[in-house]
Amino acid sequence: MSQAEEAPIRVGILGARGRMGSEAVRAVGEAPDTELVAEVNRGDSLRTLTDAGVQVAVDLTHPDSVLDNVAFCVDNGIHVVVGTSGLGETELETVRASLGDTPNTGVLVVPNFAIGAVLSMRFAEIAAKFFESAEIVELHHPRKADAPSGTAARTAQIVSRAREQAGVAEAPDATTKEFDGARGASVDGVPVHSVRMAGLVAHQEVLFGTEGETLTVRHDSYDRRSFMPGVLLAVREVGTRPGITVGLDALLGL
Ligand SMILES: NC(=O)C1=CN([C@@H]2O[C@H](COP(=O)(O)OP(=O)(O)OC[C@H]3O[C@@H](n4cnc5c(N)ncnc54)[C@H](OP(=O)(O)O)[C@@H]3O)[C@@H](O)[C@H]2O)C=CC1
Ligand SMILES: O=C(O)C1=N[C@H](C(=O)O)C[C@H](O)C1
Repeated sequence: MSQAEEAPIRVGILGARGRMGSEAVRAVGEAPDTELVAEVNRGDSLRTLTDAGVQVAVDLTHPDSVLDNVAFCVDNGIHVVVGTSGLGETELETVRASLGDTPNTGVLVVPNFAIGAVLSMRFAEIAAKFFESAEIVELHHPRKADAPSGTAARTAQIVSRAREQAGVAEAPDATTKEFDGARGASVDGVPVHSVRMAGLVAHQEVLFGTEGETLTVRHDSYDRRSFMPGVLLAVREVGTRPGITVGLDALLGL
């Protein structure tokens, strides 16, 4: 059977009625090489996935639900693309341990599916060691459950690691007196400021500063369609990457 004749990938979407889930339902339904065979909404049994013979599940639910959903998929040998924010290092360790029983299963955790966002994180990583100061401002729609965003947390981790590896000193900051939260949340030592505002979708600025100059790396998602090429790429690739992969970087050749 040639590649063009291969059977479409059988996909299940968790959180199918949500803002992201409904876009993903449309994208997976329209792509020629993927077939939407299961939709799971709050209260539905996860057995819907196994009953439908799902090969790849896409989790777009809620930070409180995602770990249980991933555990079910891994236990049942279903590859899973995790778009939901909320899987930190501790949770990833739990998933890693459970993968011991189904080592061929892929778990692809994607903090941000938008190609521009992935690139902006890489640009921030490159810039990180050249500036004394680094801070992140993330701006989202007001119905978002988590703060800071998964993208901001991941960006802070990447920036922090790059600065540490290059031996950059702590950013200058003379603050000794402040209102709670005025300097943002410290994520791996990088201040992250979260804005929630009607009219926005998903936006982020990584600000760098040093003597006499600043650099701002900004990305804007104006529409959730911006995430769909990344969702489809992840669905197509997750089955070829056993174990845990974080981010789309490797899939994009970055
Ligand atoms: N990686 C990326 O690029 C992106 C990630 N996201 C992330 O995706 C997640 C969803 O975002 P968004 O679509 O805006 O949120 P929504 O609240 O619009 O959608 C989430 C949906 O999941 C449902 N849900 C909650 N728990 C479960 C469960 N256990 N099983 C099945 N369905 C469930 C919700 O139902 P109910 O309404 O009844 O609670 C809702 O329909 C968030 O974590 C967000 O940060 C968002 C955009 C891009
Ligand atoms: O909730 C959202 O909308 C988004 N969530 C992801 C995150 O937490 O980073 C990705 C994107 O920012 C949109």
